[in-house]
Amino acid sequence: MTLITDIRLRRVLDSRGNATVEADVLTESGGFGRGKAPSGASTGEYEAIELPAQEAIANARDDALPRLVGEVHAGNQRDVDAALRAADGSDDFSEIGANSAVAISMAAAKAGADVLGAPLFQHLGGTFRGNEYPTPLGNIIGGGEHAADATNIQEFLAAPVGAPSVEDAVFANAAVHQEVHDILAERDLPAGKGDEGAWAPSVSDDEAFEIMNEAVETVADDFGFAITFGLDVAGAELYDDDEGGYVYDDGVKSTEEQIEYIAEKVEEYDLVYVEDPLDENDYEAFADLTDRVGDQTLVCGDDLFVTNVERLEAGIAAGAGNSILIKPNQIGTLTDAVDAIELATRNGYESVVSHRSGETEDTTIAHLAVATDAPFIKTGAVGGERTAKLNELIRIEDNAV
Ligand SMILES: C=C(OP(=O)(O)O)C(=O)O
Ligand SMILES: [Mg+2]
Repeated sequence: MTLITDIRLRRVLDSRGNATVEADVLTESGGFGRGKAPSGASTGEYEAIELPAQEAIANARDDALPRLVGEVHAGNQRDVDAALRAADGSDDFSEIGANSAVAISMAAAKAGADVLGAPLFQHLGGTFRGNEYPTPLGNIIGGGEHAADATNIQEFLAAPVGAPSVEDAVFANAAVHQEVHDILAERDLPAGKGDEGAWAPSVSDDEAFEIMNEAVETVADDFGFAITFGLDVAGAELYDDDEGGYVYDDGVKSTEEQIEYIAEKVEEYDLVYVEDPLDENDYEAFADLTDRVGDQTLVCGDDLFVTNVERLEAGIAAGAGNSILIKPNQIGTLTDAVDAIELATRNGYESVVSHRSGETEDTTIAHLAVATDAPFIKTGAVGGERTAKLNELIRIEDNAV
């Protein structure tokens, strides 16, 4: 029933106005699925390769489609993704592009779900999944590679950990975003928005901590449940070997100073989440920080692990982090992403499913987070390409997908 009968690939826009790959998968019994690849800006050194959209499309048409159309069933995700890997032949999807691979992988999953008449999260996670919902981490203030002349730390993320429902959590994050707007206006601080819709004021990181803290406290009082916050430091973007450490506007921190700085911030602000606090090549420093604060907060590897089971295995052996960020396009297929999640779970690491800074209206990650019982999803707070996922979570919770 789910035999793939046609795949169509086209170039469409992402949220930055760049070209990305959209895939349509059709099946024998009329099933249909559409997937779109997102795109990173602060990409990890070890990510799968994104090719220019036209090149990825041309290569996938030549190499991948003959192995899929009339050959593989969309309902069998492992077969679809194995065919994509075989068609590519490299370790990092540098032949057909991780952007073509992930778009086809997600489109096939949706076509499989369509034929089965099941919501995507149920097709991916099985019938016993879907009663636990992730807490959305909302990007509220940001800089780094996502906005010029703003904070050094890439993302300050609201975490409505006490919300009684996904719906309440989503609205709480939007309220924190609005509250920060008001605080910035009171302080006469003009601010545009970064790539993910976070405010990008020209303030020091210390001032951003203060503003976030004030905003989450105000909104927590209004909403009547606990809201804290977390960070994506994007440490690999700050680290410069030639400078001997992490380069901030107010000076360079050695690795030891960076560990101390992050540990102090975890204590001071009760941070629940710290992503990429250190460089992507420094398992040892991740392990030191995890030793210090790992019982208080999630120490999450994004550029460190790049959704890759081999890098996660190395991290587990080193005691680096206690959490992994899951970005399907970082590795190329849903199978690879789920393998990373399963390895993480077996080893007591939490999985946090994530968007990219360049996004589309695609909602697959909302379903993936529910399908895998992820405790958190990172998918922004405002902006159409972000609310596409947040609103889908509300629908999933309301049994309306
Ligand atoms: C979402 C992120 O940014 P990008 O997509 O630019 O890697 C991130 O670093 O977690
Ligand atoms: Mg990150």
